[in-house]
Amino acid sequence: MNAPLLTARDLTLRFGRIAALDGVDLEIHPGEVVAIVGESGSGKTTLLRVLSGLMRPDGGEVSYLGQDVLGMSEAARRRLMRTEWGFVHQNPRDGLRMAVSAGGNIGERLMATGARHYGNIREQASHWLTRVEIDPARMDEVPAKFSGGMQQRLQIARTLVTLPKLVFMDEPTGGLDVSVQARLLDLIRALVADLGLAVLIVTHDIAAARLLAHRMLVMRHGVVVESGLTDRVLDDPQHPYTQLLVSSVLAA
Ligand SMILES: Nc1ncnc2c1ncn2[C@@H]1O[C@H](COP(=O)(O)OP(=O)(O)OP(=O)(O)O)[C@@H](O)[C@H]1O
Repeated sequence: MNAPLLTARDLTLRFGRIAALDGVDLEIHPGEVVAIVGESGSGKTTLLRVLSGLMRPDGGEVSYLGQDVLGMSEAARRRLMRTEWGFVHQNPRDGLRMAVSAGGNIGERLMATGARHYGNIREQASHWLTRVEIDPARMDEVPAKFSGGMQQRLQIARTLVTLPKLVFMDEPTGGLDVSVQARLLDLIRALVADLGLAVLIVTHDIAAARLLAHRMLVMRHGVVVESGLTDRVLDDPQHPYTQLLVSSVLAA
């Protein structure tokens, strides 16, 4: 197997008496989709924020292709986030500029990687709008006019236009209607497979993890209680907490 893209070792982070991360280890390889699941408050979002350098842990190491993420300057981390990394937020407002047109949202990220030719940028924006099933005729509209599902698809287009190697996704289908969620999950699955992206996805939704992820990490109270291939974890859960999580979904 290829060398890992991102490696984390023994991450710890406390908020007062709460251990949000307690000795977390993780690896993700090129082209691999890894889901982080667990109940509310188990530390999933904190883990994603620490791995992407948005938050400093109390202890541990994070390395991206041999570079020390925690020791990196803010400028270097931002550069990575504009190019080789992407972050899809649960709330599209956190990942889009709401007062900038849909095309501008995509074009802006391309320009951050050096694109300058207006015609090419518009062409790419149009191509990416089509890929996320938004009519390119709406390129000059601001995202505030779009539905929640469209805003999320636009956020995905904006993130993927630079062809990142690693995408962090924090509950990308959270807050959407069930039918909209299903369509978005299908779209994410197709894009991820097409582009060969590595994705670390935080989700409450076990069905979404089953659909998208090669591997799963199950978190509880800041600890990874179980990890393994998605089908193995879901079909033959070993830890009592995973068994409870899986049976509660089956009972629903
Ligand atoms: N900035 C903060 N200050 C204090 N406590 C925090 C902070 N951020 C997170 N926590 C606490 O750390 C723990 C882990 O939170 P985190 O948001 O990572 O969990 P989560 O699994 O992502 O939950 P959810 O699914 O509800 O988003 C929780 O107990 C939370 O209350």
